[in-house]
Amino acid sequence: MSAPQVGVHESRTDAYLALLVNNSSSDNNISTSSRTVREVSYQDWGRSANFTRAQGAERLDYRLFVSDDETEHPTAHIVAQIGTDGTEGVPGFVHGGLTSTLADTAMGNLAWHAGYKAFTANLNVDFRAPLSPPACVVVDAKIEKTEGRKVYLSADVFEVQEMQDGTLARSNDVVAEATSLFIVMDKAKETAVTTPDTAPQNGASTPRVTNDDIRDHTSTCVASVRETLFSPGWSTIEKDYLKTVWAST
Ligand SMILES: CCCCCCCCCCCCCCCC(=O)SCCNC(=O)CCNC(=O)[C@H](O)C(C)(C)COP(=O)(O)OP(=O)(O)OC[C@H]1O[C@@H](n2cnc3c(N)ncnc32)[C@H](O)[C@@H]1OP(=O)(O)O
Repeated sequence: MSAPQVGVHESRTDAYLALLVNNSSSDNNISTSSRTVREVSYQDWGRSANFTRAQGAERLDYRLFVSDDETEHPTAHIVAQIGTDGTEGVPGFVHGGLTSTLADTAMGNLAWHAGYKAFTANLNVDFRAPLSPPACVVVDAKIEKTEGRKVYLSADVFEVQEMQDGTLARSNDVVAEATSLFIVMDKAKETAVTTPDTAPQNGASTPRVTNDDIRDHTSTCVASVRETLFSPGWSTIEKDYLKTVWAST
C-alpha cells in the first residue's frame, strides 16, 4: 500500500486509517498485532444526541472501533482528528477536557459494547505531553477488571505524527493516560434510563432545543444569577483581559 501524503488541512484520521485498514477486508475493519477490531458507526447508536458528534469535523471528528472477539478483555480504539475550531484550552494547545472526553468516550463505548450498561463514576487523567491543534490522536482503551457492578478501564492517548517522508505514524510517547471506574446501572433504577434502542417511540418527534432557545435561556439564567449572587460592584471580565495576561507571561 502506498503511503498517503497528508497536507495540514486534510483529514489525518482517514489517512492514518488507510495505513491500518486491512485491504483484504471489504469493510472498515482494522488489524492490530493481536486482534481484529470492528468499526462502530455512530448510526448504530440509534436515537442519540451525542456531545462528541455535535460540532462537526472542524472541531472534532473521530472513528470508533471495538474488538469483536468475545474474549475476557475486549478493547476499543478511537482515531480522532482534532481541529482548530474551539479545541484550545491554553492558547495553542488542545484543551485537556477534550483529550479526557476522547478517553472517556473510548472507555464508555467499550463498556457498553462489552455488555455493561454503565456510567462514568470516576475518571482520572494524567496529561503527559501537550498537544497542538490540528492534531490526530489514537486512543486505546481496555477493561482492566470487573467487580460486581464496577468496571475498571484504562485508556492511553497517543499522537499520530507526520514523518519526514510524509507518512503518518503513531508516536510511542503517550499524550495522556486515563483510568476510570464505570458503574453498571442498578437494575432497580434502570427503567428510568432510556437507551437509544428503547427510547419512547410514541409517534411524536422529540422537540429539539434550538441555539436561539439556549441563548434566551442563558440570558435569563445569567440575569437571575447576577441578581442573586453578584455584588453590585462586580464587573464582567474585560474581553481582552486574558490576552493581556498571556502577553505578559
Ligand atoms: C446497540 C446499542 C448500542 C448502544 C450504544 C450506546 C453507546 C453508549 C456509549 C457511551 C459512551 C459514554 C461515554 C461517556 C460516559 C458518560 O458521560 S456517563 C455520564 C457521566 N456520569 C454520570 O452522569 C454518572 C453520575 N453518577 C451516578 O449516576 C451514580 O453516582 C452512579 C455512578 C450510577 C452510581 O450510583 P449507584 O448506582 O447508586 O451506585 P451505588 O450503589 O451508590 O454504588 C455502587 C458501588 O460503586 C461505588 N461507587 C459509586 N460511585 C463511585 C465513585 N465515584 N468512585 C468510587 N466508587 C464509587 C460505591 O462505593 C459502591 O461500592 P460498593 O459499596 O458496592 O463496594
